[in-house]
Amino acid sequence: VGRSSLPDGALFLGLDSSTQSVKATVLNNELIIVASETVNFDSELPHYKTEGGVYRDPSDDGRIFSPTIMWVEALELLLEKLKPKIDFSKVVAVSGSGQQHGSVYWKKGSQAVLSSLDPSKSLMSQLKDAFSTMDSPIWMDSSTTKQCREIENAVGGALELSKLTGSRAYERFTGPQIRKIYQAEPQIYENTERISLVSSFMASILVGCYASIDETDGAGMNLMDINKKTWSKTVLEATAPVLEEKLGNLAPAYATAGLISPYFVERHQFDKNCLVIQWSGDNPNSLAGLTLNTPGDLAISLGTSDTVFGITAEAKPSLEGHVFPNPVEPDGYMVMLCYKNGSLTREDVRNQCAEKSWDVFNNYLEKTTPLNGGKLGFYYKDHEILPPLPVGFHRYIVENFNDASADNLTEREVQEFDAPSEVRAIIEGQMLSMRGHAERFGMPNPPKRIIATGGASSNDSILKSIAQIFGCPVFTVERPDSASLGAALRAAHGWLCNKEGGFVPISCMYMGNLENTSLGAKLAVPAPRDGEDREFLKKYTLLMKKRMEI
Ligand SMILES: O=C(CO)[C@@H](O)[C@H](O)CF
Repeated sequence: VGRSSLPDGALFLGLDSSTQSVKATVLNNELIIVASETVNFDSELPHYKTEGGVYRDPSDDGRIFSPTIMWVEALELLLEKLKPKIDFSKVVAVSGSGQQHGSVYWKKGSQAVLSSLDPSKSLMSQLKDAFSTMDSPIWMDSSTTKQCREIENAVGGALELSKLTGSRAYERFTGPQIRKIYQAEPQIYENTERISLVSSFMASILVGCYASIDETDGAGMNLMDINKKTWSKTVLEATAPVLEEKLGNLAPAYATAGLISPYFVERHQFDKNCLVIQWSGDNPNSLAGLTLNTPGDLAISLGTSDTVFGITAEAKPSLEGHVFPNPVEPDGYMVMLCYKNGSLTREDVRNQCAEKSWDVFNNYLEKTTPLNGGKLGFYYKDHEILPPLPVGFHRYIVENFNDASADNLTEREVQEFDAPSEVRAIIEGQMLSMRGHAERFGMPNPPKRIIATGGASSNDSILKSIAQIFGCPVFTVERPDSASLGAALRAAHGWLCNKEGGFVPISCMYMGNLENTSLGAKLAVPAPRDGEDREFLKKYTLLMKKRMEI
């Protein structure tokens, strides 16, 4: 099966409903990007008054959520902005990416509303009363520690839960979030007929009925058996009663969720035969968009969250990191680490130390030297996931660098660094954490190559640090938003699987010559050369070992 099997003139639409925006990427049958569009929640939907697309609840420590209806309004605005750029009737398949772990609570009776939407009215006006709570908890929430411990204890401990579901319990995972709602707001739980992830929520709107949760994003809930890819009855019972009927069935990420609903045919002129392919999480879509298919590759996504992920043939869950089914390889798995303090925390340091300017930030990065004279910083604007540490800025000066062993390094906490050192400290601190945790999680060490994506992957100064710290070449792709690109690629893949009547390897679509598509990764920073760069790498290794002890 070659790329020619994607029909001439066909378009594939990928949508990404993320923390700060919704985005669209459109591929043609040659897998070239022909259009893209974005709606930023804060600036284009200011009436919601979100900050970074979210609300932080001052009365409930760590509670972070978003208004569900804002995502609906943003989807409509995105389609209106995209309409002049492409002919929607040529879209043969659409798929999507949703921020992982976030959840939507459909009120009883909403299936009927969803299946009879009036094309003369807006989605927002018809769905504004469809939810049993207007607040969707999202991945940044850290208010469910109590529920995490209860679920872990009920199944025999953190490692047991990880072996069963692919991860120990995490505050942001949907299972603990559901348990908190069941305990704290039982009337909401009782009045909920379907719980969707952000991914399956958006798919449901497009197909006009409740779409399944896909097996990859479903693994981000602490509810799915990672080996059987079915709901784990043990964990469901430990989470909340009658939960399975509220979740519906799971489906593979490459499966067809359904035909696009008549609402979109009549209101937006989609073709009535347009397929909606299962949506999945943002990081799984990025994995697809980066065409990660070599075990030695490592991806680093520098977005609102920072994530490190790769592929593996077998699931080896542990007490850190996550294992998900691979969204484009049914027998494979995806391994991932996630950091909450990503772009918003880098922006914080930029605003405090670099005159709110990326030019000044990058200038400081360029004029300070690798290893930062031993000045090491860890900046937690929000409660960090990895390691699980509270809000705070921690600065150390590490000495005895000339000694060859990490255990001879001594560190002492200091109050503050000068501005240029602060800038280098946050970048080196984030990247050293990623390298240290990646090695501890059994990811490639060193990676054959790193493919960087996400907003900050357009920053060459940051990419240079990544190459120096990981000791390998760094590649980037044509566009930094690999999640919506991956969703468009998965739309094409799902269309092909549907046509062939079963799973078809995604690589069939590009037949190995990625360079002629928008998906090919290009070298941005070569691996450290010998001499000084290698010296830095050795000392970064010492610093990283020290970092992992702190
Ligand atoms: O929590 C995460 C992954 O586990 C984040 O990367 C979210 O998916 C960001 F939307």
